[in-house]
Amino acid sequence: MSETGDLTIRLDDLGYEAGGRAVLSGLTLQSSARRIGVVGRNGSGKSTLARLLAGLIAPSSGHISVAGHDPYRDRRAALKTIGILFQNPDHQIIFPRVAEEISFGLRQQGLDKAQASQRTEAILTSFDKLHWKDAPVTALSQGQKHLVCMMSVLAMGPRLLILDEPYAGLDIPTRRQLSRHLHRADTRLLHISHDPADLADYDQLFWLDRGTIVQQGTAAEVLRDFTAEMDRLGELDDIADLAR
Ligand SMILES: Nc1ncnc2c1ncn2[C@@H]1O[C@H](COP(=O)(O)OP(=O)(O)OP(=O)(O)O)[C@@H](O)[C@H]1O
Repeated sequence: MSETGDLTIRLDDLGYEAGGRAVLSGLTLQSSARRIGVVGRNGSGKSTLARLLAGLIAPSSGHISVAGHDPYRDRRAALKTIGILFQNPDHQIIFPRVAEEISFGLRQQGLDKAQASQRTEAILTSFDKLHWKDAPVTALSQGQKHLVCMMSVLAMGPRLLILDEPYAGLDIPTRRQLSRHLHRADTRLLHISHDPADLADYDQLFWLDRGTIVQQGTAAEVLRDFTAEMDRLGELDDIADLAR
C-alpha cells in the first residue's frame, strides 16, 4: 500500500443529522493511504461524507481532521489542502466562461488577478485546452464540463482530492480520459462511488451502508463482499428497500 503519512484523514465518532434523522453515525477511521475508496448504495451517506470531509458542512457530533486541520472550522487550511469534484458539474460551475470559472478558486486562495489568470492559462495549456479559455460553459458537453471542473480543482493544487461519483452519466471513453488525467495528478484521492469498477485498483476501501462503515480492507476484499451483497439485493423484488 502506498502511503503519504503527512496527510492523514481521521474521523472520530462522526455523526451527521438532517431532517430529524441520523444520516451518518459513529464513523471512526484513520487512513493515510494514497488512494482511498468509499463504496456504498444510493442513500448510504456517501455525498454527505464527501461534503463533511471538504468542510462544506459541519458535523452534528464527533470530529474530522485532514492533515491535522478541522476542514469546517479552518477554511483557510481546507482551501489550500482539499479539493472536491461533484457528481454534477452544473452544481459546481458558477461562471459563464471557462477561464472565469478556473480563476475563481485561485482568487479565493488569495492569488491576485494577474497570478490567477497566469495559472488559469497554464492549466488550460497543460490539458491542451487553451482554446476553451473564452468559451461559454453552456456550449460544452457534460463530459467537457466535468473536465472544466477538474481543471479548476487541480489548478488549486489540492493535496487531497475528493471525488463524489465524478463519472456518473459519462460514456466509457470520457470516463477513461478523465480518470487518466486524475491519476496523473500528484494528489491523494478519496473516491466515492457505488460502482466497484471505479475502485478496483484503490489502496484501501471503506463500505458505507445506512450511514455507518460496515467493512474496511483491501479493494479485493471489500469489493468481493460488496458485490455479493449487491447481487443478493438485486435478486429481491422489493424496490421499497431503495428508500429508508
Ligand atoms: N440536508 C438533508 N436533509 C434531509 N435529508 C438529507 C440531507 N442530506 C442528506 N439527506 C439524506 O441522507 C441520506 C444520504 O444522502 P447522501 O446524498 O449522502 O447519500 P449518497 O450515498 O451520496 O446517495 P447517492 O448515491 O444516491 O448520491 C439520503 O436518504 C438523503 O435523503
